[in-house]
Amino acid sequence: MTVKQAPHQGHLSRIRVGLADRSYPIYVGRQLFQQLPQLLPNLPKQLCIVTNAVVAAHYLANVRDQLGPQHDVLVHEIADGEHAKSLTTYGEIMDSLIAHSFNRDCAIIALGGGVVGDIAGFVAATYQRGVDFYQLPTTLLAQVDSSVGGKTAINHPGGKNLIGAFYQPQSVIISTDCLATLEQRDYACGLAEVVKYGIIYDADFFAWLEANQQKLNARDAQALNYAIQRSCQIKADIVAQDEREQGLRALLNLGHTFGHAIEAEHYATWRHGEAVAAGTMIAAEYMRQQDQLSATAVERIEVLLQAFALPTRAPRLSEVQWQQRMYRDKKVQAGELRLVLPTGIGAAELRTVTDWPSVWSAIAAMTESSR
Ligand SMILES: NC(=O)c1ccc[n+]([C@@H]2O[C@H](COP(=O)([O-])OP(=O)(O)OC[C@H]3O[C@@H](n4cnc5c(N)ncnc54)[C@H](O)[C@@H]3O)[C@@H](O)[C@H]2O)c1
Ligand SMILES: O=C(O)C(=O)C[C@@H](O)[C@H](O)[C@H](O)COP(=O)(O)O
Ligand SMILES: [Zn+2]
Repeated sequence: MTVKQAPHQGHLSRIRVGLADRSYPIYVGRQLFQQLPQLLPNLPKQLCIVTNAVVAAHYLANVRDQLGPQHDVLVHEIADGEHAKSLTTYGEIMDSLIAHSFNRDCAIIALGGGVVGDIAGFVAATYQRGVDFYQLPTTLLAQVDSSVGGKTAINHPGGKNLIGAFYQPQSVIISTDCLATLEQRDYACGLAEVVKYGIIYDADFFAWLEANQQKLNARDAQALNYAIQRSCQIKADIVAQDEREQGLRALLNLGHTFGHAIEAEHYATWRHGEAVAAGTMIAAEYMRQQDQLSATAVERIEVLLQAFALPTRAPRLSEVQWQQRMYRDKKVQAGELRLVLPTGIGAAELRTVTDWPSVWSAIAAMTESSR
């Protein structure tokens, strides 16, 4: 990681996602939207900013000002919330680009959380077979996870992220001061994905999170900056080794086979990070029941998630609902479930699981009001 000094604005860190001719930088620092002209010097004339009203109210004017009058800027605001990550919204953005005669040398800028980033990225991947794409993530979850790595997607009534593409951005600009306006519940969702990195990849980071939970809950700038940088570095390392999820990258899906089932049944009430937290507990409990993860490790995971005010129990779904949702997961191969399972703190494996009753037993143990 190279660290450069940016005058008057503290440190600017640069993390590289190494993907040959598709490599790109992730910049992390404060007040980075003020530095857009320096960080993004080669933007084309036509720019489409995809955002939503909540984010626009806080950050759009500044971003537009910084881009300057030399660009034709089209702003497309989508509705707020997971339901906006839909084919309908995707079609509306496409209609807008076409109506405004956007050419193949335009660029799409995602200004918002994971919902905005995922749909804007899928638009960029598919408009005129692919146009440049920049990520300006404004939630913690987007800053530590969704803006990095090139998974773009929209949901289908049949399940989460079922339509999408791997499509890398040109760069990611993480302005950490955006987190000051984020609601507590959304902030906690980001911490769920941060905890994930500790569980799957980095025991020392997990221990650091345990030791710094109060600072993180208080949004201490230094602690947050480290948590964001470490998370992005881990994701960049993994993506650089396995961009299209042939193996290692699947570990980033810890808790997601369960979590996506919860979300798809309860979009209105469960957020992604919350569902991932509850799903992570099911994966951990499954391994405990198999005698492949200690009760102490399960407890450490639960205590940390709870310290970040995240749910550790799943809502009640029927066994059929669980099965139908989980068998639509993109990791399913030849009709068989593949789950990311923690083997310790700092290590996880992708395993084919054929014994549904054992999976059901873990789900039952980790469902609300079951203890
Ligand atoms: N592509 C990936 O690799 C990846 C990784 C993880 C999650 N995801 C996806 O990301 C989505 C969840 O992302 P999310 O948690 O950011 O949710 P989100 O995009 O819905 O944002 C959460 C809420 O915060 C608001 N918001 C955004 N920035 C704000 C700010 N700075 N201040 C105040 N409010 C702000 C939004 O308007 C929204 O109401 C899910 O669809 C999930 O599937 C994708
Ligand atoms: O980047 C990845 O790879 C991930 O799996 C990150 C996840 O946190 C994220 O939620 C992702 O969108 C899930 O991907 P999916 O392939 O299960 O839809
Ligand atoms: Zn996720």
